[in-house]
Amino acid sequence: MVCTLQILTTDECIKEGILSKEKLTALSKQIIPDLYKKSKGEVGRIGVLGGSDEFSGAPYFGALTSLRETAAPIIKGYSPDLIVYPYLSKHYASKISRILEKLDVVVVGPGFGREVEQIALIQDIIETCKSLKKPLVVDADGLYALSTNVSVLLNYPKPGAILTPNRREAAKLIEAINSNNTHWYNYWGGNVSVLVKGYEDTFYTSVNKFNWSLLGGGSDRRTAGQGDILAGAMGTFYNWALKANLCDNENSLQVAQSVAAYAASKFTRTCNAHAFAENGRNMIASDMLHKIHSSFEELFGV
Ligand SMILES: NC(=O)C1=CN([C@@H]2O[C@H](COP(=O)(O)OP(=O)(O)OC[C@H]3O[C@@H](n4cnc5c(N)ncnc54)[C@H](OP(=O)(O)O)[C@@H]3O)[C@@H](O)[C@H]2O)[C@@H](O)CC1
Ligand SMILES: Nc1ncnc2c1ncn2[C@@H]1O[C@H](COP(=O)(O)OP(=O)(O)OP(=O)(O)O)[C@@H](O)[C@H]1O
Repeated sequence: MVCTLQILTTDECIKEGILSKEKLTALSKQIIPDLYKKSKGEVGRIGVLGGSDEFSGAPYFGALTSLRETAAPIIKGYSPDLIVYPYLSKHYASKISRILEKLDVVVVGPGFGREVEQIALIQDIIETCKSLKKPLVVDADGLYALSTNVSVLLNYPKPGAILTPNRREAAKLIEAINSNNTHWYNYWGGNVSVLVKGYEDTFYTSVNKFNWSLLGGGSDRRTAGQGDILAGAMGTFYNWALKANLCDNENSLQVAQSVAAYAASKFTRTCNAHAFAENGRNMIASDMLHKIHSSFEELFGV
């Protein structure tokens, strides 16, 4: 099916409350690219940088690509469809850099680890993404590394970054930036947005009228790994939202981030609801992966 993009006018974008839930739902559908006559890689190359001996599941849930020396064969063993680079060490800095250059969006953190060397490597990766102007999603151990050196993300350039902390990670970040300000999420500049996950998902951007909160649609079952699924989905929707050129004014980046985060949040919750309906308390994150198709169809119709 071919999607026609509706380009919002500047007036529409700056209108108060333009991103109502209805508008966000409509825009989420608009960013989905059609698959017609595409070659592999044309709808996006998302790299998930993470994985360690302990946490090999996280990058698997997160997405397609992982970079980690010893965990790589294990992660590869989960699925032959994954492209897994075993280079997650400072020793391979130039290889990592070359891979980053090729990606449309970088997701850093799931299962990466919190040892001193791993934290330093995450910070290097963020610096490299900054200089390459890569759209960036920071999750899990990426957020931990960020909380040990919050300045590394300061003034991140367009096309920006999205942080995806759970409640505890958000509290740690707020403590680290030592902020009593309710607008703590503006600390890193206008191109960095934050999705705080939990019973209620809340999205914060520098353009406050594009903020939103989302309740419901999931289940009460909280299974380890569903945050990783959200991070991978965020990478994909972020790429699509940026490419869709939803509006062409000074707020276009924040609109794209808001729509991408909304799509990722709705999508993760819908996968959760479908998996819970089938598995109840026995549900695990892998069950959610089996519900990607039905959830995608329900939300985006393609
Ligand atoms: N299958 C796999 O491979 C999976 C692997 N996973 C991987 O596991 C790793 C850990 O990720 P998680 O999401 O488990 O971190 P979570 O415990 O939320 O801590 C976040 C922050 O909150 C803090 N903190 C913790 N407890 C607290 C408390 N009671 N009260 C206050 N603070 C508290 C805690 O700080 P700390 O106490 O450790 O200093 C931490 O900074 C990560 O690599 C992830 O990707 C997962 O993705 C799941 C599936
Ligand atoms: N109590 C809840 N009820 C419904 N949905 C929830 C609840 N808590 C989290 N979610 C949903 O689960 C997804 C992941 O959020 P979560 O807080 O579990 O992340 P996380 O702790 O980083 O996950 P992970 O275990 O993968 O590290 C989000 O889409 C969020 O909306």
